[in-house]
Amino acid sequence: MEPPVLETENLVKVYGRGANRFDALKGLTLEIKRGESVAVIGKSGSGKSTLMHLMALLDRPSQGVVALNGRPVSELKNKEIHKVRNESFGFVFQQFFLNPNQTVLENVVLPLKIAGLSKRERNQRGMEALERLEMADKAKNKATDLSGGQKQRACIARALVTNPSVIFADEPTGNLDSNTSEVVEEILFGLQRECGITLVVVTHDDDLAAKCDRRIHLKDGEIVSVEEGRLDATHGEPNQQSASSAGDAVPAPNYRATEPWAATGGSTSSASEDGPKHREEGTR
Ligand SMILES: Nc1ncnc2c1ncn2[C@@H]1O[C@H](COP(=O)(O)OP(=O)(O)OP(=O)(O)O)[C@@H](O)[C@H]1O
Repeated sequence: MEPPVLETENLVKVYGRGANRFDALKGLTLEIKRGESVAVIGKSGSGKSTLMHLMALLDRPSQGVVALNGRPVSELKNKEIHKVRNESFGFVFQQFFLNPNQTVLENVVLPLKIAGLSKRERNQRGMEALERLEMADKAKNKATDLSGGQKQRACIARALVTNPSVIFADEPTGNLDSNTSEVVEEILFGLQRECGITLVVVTHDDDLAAKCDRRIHLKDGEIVSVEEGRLDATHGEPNQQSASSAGDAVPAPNYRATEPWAATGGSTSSASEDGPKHREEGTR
């Protein structure tokens, strides 16, 4: 049987030390099958982004295992980790993380530049991705000269350009109005359906979570329930595996996601502490 595309075993993440110690994840074990869509839900501070960063190899666990296609990531050398992250994963963030000084096409082809492809090949593949997102006419625009929805489509094009097996989306519709959110959701689920891309979505948005094949509910760094089945009208009732009510949230600190291509060099361990290199405002 095919191993899960991603799995974690007893995943622990501790931030800080001594009096500042915070146990963000307290031993999470889960599997994500190839081609499924999974929402990671829970209140602010419950550990959603931390879990996503560990699964996306943007950060390292304090304890426990992350395995990719059945192979523990701890067996991979740093160079291989960077390669896997750049070529097998696509990232879509609420804050877009587009470089405002570059054109849309330049932003989209960045993962291919990191992978060392020639300019000709990068631009060809970048244009193909933009065409798929109906954004080809914006290729030469500066990334700032786009609406919120167009920015997110450019980000999805960038996430797609390496033909990833998994797309990680952290609040992908968080900066978008409801109509634009629907368009972006349709694009993401279309990629899952049509290209078999595994979708891992961190979200507070119940509607978006309901459209996923599975919802993993975190509370205070632990899994409190896993709900199977899409909840939208076309699909049947969910199958609640285990449940408990979510209590008060731990307040989130001043913690921000880092775009993956900023985590270069030999280590992924400080990815969640460094600010992104190119940041731009979330909305226009
Ligand atoms: N770099 C860090 N240093 C110290 N504590 C951190 C760090 N990053 C996260 N935490 C803590 O870990 C907990 C989980 O944070 P995380 O960002 O994963 O939560 P979240 O569920 O994604 O929250 P939100 O929905 O607000 O984005 C938070 O309570 C936060 O205080």
